[in-house]
Amino acid sequence: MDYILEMREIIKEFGALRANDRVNLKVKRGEIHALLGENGAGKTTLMNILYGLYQPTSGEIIFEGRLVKITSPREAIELGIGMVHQHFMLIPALTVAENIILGMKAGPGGLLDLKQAATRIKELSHQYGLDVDPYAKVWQLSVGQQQRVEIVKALYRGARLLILDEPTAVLTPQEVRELFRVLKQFTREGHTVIFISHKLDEVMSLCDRVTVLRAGRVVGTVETSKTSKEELARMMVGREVFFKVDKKPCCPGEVILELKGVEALDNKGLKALKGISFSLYRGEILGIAGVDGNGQSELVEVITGLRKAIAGKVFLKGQDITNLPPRKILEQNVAHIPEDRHLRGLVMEMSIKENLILQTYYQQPFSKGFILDWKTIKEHACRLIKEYDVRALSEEVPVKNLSGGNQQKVILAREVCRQPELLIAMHPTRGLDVGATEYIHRRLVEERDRGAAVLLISTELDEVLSLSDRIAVLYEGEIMGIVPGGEVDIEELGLMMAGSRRKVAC
Ligand SMILES: Nc1ncnc2c1ncn2[C@@H]1O[C@H](COP(=O)(O)OP(=O)(O)OP(=O)(O)O)[C@@H](O)[C@H]1O
Repeated sequence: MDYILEMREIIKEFGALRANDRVNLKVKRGEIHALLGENGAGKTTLMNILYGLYQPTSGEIIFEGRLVKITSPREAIELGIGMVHQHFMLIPALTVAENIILGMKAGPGGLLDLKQAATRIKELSHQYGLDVDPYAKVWQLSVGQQQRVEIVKALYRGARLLILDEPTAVLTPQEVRELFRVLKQFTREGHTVIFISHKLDEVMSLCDRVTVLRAGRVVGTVETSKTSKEELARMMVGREVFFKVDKKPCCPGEVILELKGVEALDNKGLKALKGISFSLYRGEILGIAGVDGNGQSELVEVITGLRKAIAGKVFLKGQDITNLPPRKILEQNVAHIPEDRHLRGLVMEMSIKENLILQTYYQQPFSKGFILDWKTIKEHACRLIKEYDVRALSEEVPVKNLSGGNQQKVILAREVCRQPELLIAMHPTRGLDVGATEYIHRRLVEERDRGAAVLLISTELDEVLSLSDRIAVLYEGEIMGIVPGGEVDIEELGLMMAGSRRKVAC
């Protein structure tokens, strides 16, 4: 059997925590090999070892039949290993070509030839049908385009094994199809892909084999043609996972949030919201569906005071809150799970216990006058860590050391423990494993049943369909229609997401 890669008995310890525990991974040349596991199972750590970002505590790597020691990404690239990270590593102010050749060895005369690089980038883009302009500035590119740049960068450096860490979490469905086409072409040419994902449908349709990790250990390696989504979920989590949320019919109360003709501009000064009107009731989940970039971010920012509305009004329990400062809005019992947990959700350098009081540190019982009551703050953190099953060694751990799923649980715990009347949840399960997703879905429904009004913004159609009592579809800054959640016609929803308007709203 022709294996391009063997990782043998890999152990990686971070202090007392063993992130990889005697991991054995064998990857065949020419296959797409999925790496699955709960949040914090050790997938990224293992791949960071292969890419030379971390040194294993012990263990061996055999690449293309040779025992190798990879002490830096430069060495990994020289061996023919490329990696596209969850968070891209591009410099926004530089062009695509500049980013691609950054850090490469200069040619004769000590210069990097940008023109030659641009020609090669165009050749590669053409070969793989990837639309990449070498002269575009990276900050002007969409997330999907930036990912294409990362892939071209790896191809440009001659990658024969490409590692992709959750590449589809931020892509539109069309971009996902495009990415899969590129990866299949790459493997048809005899190259190999390691694909980290939490989306079991994608793994089943794209990958040849799957290795499942749990708590740092390999549970097993299986062929996708001989397994099922349910079996993979069971291997990952160690128990049955329910993909459908069990929920009672909703009993809506009074209007909690009302938008009337709201308009707002995006960061480029173009109109992103064009007369948005809807009401959200106590005890219901209103889902906002739509392809990313159709005004979802601006909508949430206007409601939470992070962006100015240039027309229209936002009412909270009948009170005008349009353009109030964010803190004034949050103090009115509004909770917000933001779309970008690193930028807006958490302060990465701070500990879990500090992140859990970001909104409330100046209030009782955490603050007495000007003094913080650290004993109460610690007790509060320990209680929430237990209740929300945040996997961490202690409340003192900086959140930057937590896995994505556990970071999201910290945000959820902080927002939900205040028992909000309005809970705005944007992409609440992005990047989360099936177990954590099931947990967060259940908590959102519990919040609804407790009497909160929940505004759920998600590009995952399955998530919107299974949780929402009503669904509003956003397209180019306008609401195309609002439909009841239970009896939704997927066909009709798809048409609305592509810009066709519904005649009767509910
Ligand atoms: N630099 C670090 N210092 C300390 N602990 C770390 C560090 N990097 C990772 N960890 C810990 O190692 C464990 C494995 O993390 P890792 O990011 O590899 O998980 P993962 O399977 O990729 O999770 P996710 O699906 O959430 O991305 C986690 O408990 C994490 O908190």
